[in-house]
Amino acid sequence: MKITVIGTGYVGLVTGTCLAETGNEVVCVDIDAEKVEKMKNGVVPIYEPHLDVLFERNIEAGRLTFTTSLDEGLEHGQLVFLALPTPEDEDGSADLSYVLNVSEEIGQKIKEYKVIIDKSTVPVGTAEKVYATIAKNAQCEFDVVSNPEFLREGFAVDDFLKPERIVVGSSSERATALMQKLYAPFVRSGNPIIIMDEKSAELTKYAANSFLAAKITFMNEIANYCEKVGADVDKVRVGMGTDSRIGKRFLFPGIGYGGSCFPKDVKALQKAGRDEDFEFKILDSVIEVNKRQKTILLPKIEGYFNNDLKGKKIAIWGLAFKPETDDIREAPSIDVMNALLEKGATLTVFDPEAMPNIKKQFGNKLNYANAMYDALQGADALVICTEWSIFRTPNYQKLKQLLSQPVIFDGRNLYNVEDMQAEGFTYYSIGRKTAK
Ligand SMILES: NC(=O)c1ccc[n+]([C@@H]2O[C@H](COP(=O)([O-])OP(=O)(O)OC[C@H]3O[C@@H](n4cnc5c(N)ncnc54)[C@H](O)[C@@H]3O)[C@@H](O)[C@H]2O)c1
Ligand SMILES: O=c1ccn([C@@H]2O[C@H](COP(=O)(O)OP(=O)(O)O[C@H]3O[C@H](CO)[C@@H](O)[C@H](O)[C@H]3O)[C@@H](O)[C@H]2O)c(=O)[nH]1
Repeated sequence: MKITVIGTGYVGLVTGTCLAETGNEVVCVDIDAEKVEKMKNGVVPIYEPHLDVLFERNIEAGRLTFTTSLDEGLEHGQLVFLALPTPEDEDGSADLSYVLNVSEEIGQKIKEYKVIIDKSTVPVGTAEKVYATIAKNAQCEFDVVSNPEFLREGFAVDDFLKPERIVVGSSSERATALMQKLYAPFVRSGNPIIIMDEKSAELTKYAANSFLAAKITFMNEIANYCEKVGADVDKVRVGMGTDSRIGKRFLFPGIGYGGSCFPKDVKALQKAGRDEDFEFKILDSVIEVNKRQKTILLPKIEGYFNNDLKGKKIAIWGLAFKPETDDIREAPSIDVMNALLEKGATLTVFDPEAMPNIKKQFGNKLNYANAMYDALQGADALVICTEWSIFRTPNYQKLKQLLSQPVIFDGRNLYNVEDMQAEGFTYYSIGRKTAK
């Protein structure tokens, strides 16, 4: 099938590449000329595991091409994906300007039947808005479909190729049939394509993300309470998670959820509720608790250093909002580092992929280490913000030699408390006792 993807960020590029992988001819359009140039030269502009192999293979086969020209893109595809940003607006709502501006242009440019597929995360009623915007000028038939994306960064290719479900919101039989044909190769294992109305599809995405954010937040509160009463959140987590009604996944406490999705999507649903005079009280709490959780390590760090962080040298491991990505949007590390800098600490940081993005934001406010152990040279403490695999089994001897004091503040519960005690570390984590 002939596909056009507008917007080649995490979602658009993965969508375009994976659809090319099943034999479709895909043209990707992006407004960012530098990014398009890179992709034309065979360079994947983001870090996403396994994407490079598929990307190269499909470019080579001529099934995946890139352009800055929307005309060229719309000339090509019958199915047109919108994978455009929907960032948080000042009032917390989703900013629909990217989606609606492109829709306006689509209305002016299309000459034959197209299905416009909204893959961006958008509030209920957006498909109607997109339809009305295109209809103002369109000289041909078209349909608008809501097709929210559930991929996770770091697992995006796998999630796209083997989705647990595909949600399609459509009220057009013609468009639905095309969507079913397009996605047939991805649901061969029996996972469903769930067809529903557009509004329900739009809300499914916000409901799923908000539920997951609430699940994590609930566990973070349980973890904080564990510390008060001397329980161990790891044990509580396993005890809870084995109940299949609860499930084992997304119960890991830490220094809060971040990323380009949960924070903005929870806020957008909260705001959408308010617009209808509907108070999502649970979301109010999720947002408030998560904000507090991001700096939950700070009182522990300050307490350890007798409330004087001036001139203290602190090493930070992990800057990305989660492992296996270079994405730092709403990363808890940012809140932690800002709080520490404000208290007068000097920070040396390391992340396997996210350093360039952090450098753009923090510049010379931080020292940047070339390798994980380099960050520790002469540091008074280590703070861990992201659970990259390479941090999981460090050389404890080396750690002790490099740190001026063997103290670790772990925001992701990477290590066993008893092991740390035996190794002679002072070790603070989340929802567990402190090794001293
Ligand atoms: N990142 C994720 O894991 C994820 C997962 C599911 C859904 N989503 C949703 O998908 C949407 C896109 O997210 P993302 O993370 O891929 O965003 P992104 O910021 O990584 O990418 C967006 C791309 O759109 C391009 N763009 C902006 N304006 C354009 C225009 N007028 N024409 C063509 N291209 C334009 C940008 O240059 C950029 O390359 C958002 O609504 C997001 O909430 C994201
Ligand atoms: O048990 C857990 C699981 C996750 N997190 C944190 O939650 C955030 C989000 O993690 P994850 O969901 O793995 O990453 P995303 O790539 O943001 O993916 C989410 O957001 C995407 C964009 O909407 C959706 O498509 C995905 O389904 C949804 O999982 C990160 O900061 C994680 O550290 C925890 O603290 N504890």
